[in-house]
Formats: sequence, structure tokens, C-alpha cells
Amino acid sequence: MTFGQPFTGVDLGPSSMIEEGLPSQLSQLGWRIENTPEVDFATEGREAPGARNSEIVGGGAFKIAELVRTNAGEGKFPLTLGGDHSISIGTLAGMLSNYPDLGVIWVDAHADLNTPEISGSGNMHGMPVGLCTEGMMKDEDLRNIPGLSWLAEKPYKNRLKPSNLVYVGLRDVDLPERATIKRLGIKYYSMYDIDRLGIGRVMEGAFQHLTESNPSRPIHLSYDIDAIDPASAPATGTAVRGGLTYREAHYVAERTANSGNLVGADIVELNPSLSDDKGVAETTQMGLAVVRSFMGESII
Ligand SMILES: NC(=[NH2+])NCCC[C@H](N)C(=O)O
Ligand SMILES: [Mn+2]
Ligand SMILES: [Mn+2]
Repeated sequence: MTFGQPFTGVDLGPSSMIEEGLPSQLSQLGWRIENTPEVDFATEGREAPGARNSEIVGGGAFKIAELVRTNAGEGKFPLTLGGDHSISIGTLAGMLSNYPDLGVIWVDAHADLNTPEISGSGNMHGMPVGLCTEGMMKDEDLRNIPGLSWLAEKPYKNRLKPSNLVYVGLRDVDLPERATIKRLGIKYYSMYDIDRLGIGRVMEGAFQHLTESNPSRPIHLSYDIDAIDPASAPATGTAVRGGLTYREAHYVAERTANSGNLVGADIVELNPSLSDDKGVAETTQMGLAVVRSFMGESII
């Protein structure tokens, strides 16, 4: 999926990771891989004001939601490879249909909390959290957006509770998103907080927040590769300086795996056409290594 943002090439992220050995690396960690088909997306469609390519993006997200819902429903672990972050409209909806009390850790430079009404760019990769979180969109408004009406119908009516969401790595947050984070009381650890507390205490805080009232709360990890500093992950569409170091990026993933609560994950926004060969290779390897970490690889 590339239609949630302006750059071509982000649809090549999954094939790069697969060609560089992701399936065999996960097998080595003990996972039994079940290949699900590549999702086919439309290339033309209608759109709503403020939501560019909404029919393509929303229709694609519906296909992803169906796959994630059925696989998670069979007790499997859906690992979704993007693609731009708009795919998480589908993963969140699919996970929430199985786990209404789902916890989400959103690792990103951005909050992706926009809606068509408040987005400055109209790019839907900036909207997955906004569209799927309680207190944001009215069903009647979703029904009027080409491609998104399914979100207003069963089994996709469940919304993420703002208190079940934690952000890690924020450093580029739009003004309406900041107001929304405050209005909904969403827990966040920005880069400022990571500098202040260290990544160890940040992740303890994140898990305390998500598991205090329910120690076995199922958790979904949505990992935008632009959370990582461009020094380690340059091949991405909306790179922002001052991000997670190589080790911080891994620690977030390792600590999440160690919780034992992880039931699904996304890795998104690797764009192999946006850097030189060295930058692309580094970013692809970074993506693979982070996925291995949240899928259970440990140092010892
Ligand atoms: N998944 C991402 N990289 N999102 C970037 C979003 C940037 C900006 N907040 C927007 O809405 O356009
Ligand atoms: Mn981002
Ligand atoms: Mn994102």
C-alpha cells in the first residue's frame, strides 16, 4: 500500500524484508509461518474531502482487517508488513474485532491521530489511530467516506479505548493531534520523555499503564520504522531527526516480546526507493532485526 502518502516505493517494503530472509529468520526463532497472500489493492477510486485516496486505502484496509480478524480468531499471530501506515486501519480493526479490550503500543515519530476533518495533509497514513480510537469519529461520518463505511458496521465497530493506547517515540505531532492527546488523556512517551527517563523506565511505564487493570491484556505493537533515528533507518517517507537509537529501537521490541502479552504486530513505512543502496540495506536490516526482536529473539 502506497496510497496513504505521497511517495511511490513504500509498497516494496514487504518484498524487501521477505527477500532478505524474514520467513526463515522467524522459523529459526521457532515460529511456524503460514503464508497469507499478498493483498491486492485497487489503483483507482473515489475520495472524501480531507482523505486522499480514501476508497483505495479504506478498501485495502478492509481486506487486511478480514485477514487479521480471521487469523487472530484462529489463535494465530498476525504479523502485517507494510506498506504505509494506513494499513493499520485494517490491523487495528481486525485485532479489535477479536480483542475489544486490546492494548496498543504505537512506536512512531508521529501520532497518526488525524481524521479527515483535522488533517493538514489529507494523507491517510496519518490517520489510523484517529479513525480507530473511541471519541474520534462518528459512525455516520464514516459511512459518508468512500472506502470506510465498513468501519461503522459489525464486526468492526469496536474502537480502541484511549486508555489502552501508549505512544513511544513521538517527535513530530500536529497541533490538532496534540489537543486530541490531551483531550483523550492518551499516555505518551515522546523523545523528550525517553531522554529524561531512559528507555528502560519508559517501557516499564508503558507496560504498567497497559497491564495494571488486566495483567493478561492482549497487546498489539504497531512499529513505524520512522520512529528510529534516520541515522539507522533513512529509507522512509517522513523521516524526522532525533529518533530512537539502534539499541533503544531494539529495547522497545525486546521488552514487548518479554511481556508475553503480544498478540499481533505491524512493521511499516520502509521505502526501499528513498535512499541510496547503503541506506536501503541498512533500513531493511534494521526492520528485520526489530521484527526478530519483538518476535522473541534475545541476546542470550
Ligand atoms: N505514518 C506516518 N509516517 N505518518 C506521518 C504523518 C504526518 C502528518 N502528521 C500527517 O498527518 O500528514
Ligand atoms: Mn511515522
Ligand atoms: Mn506512522
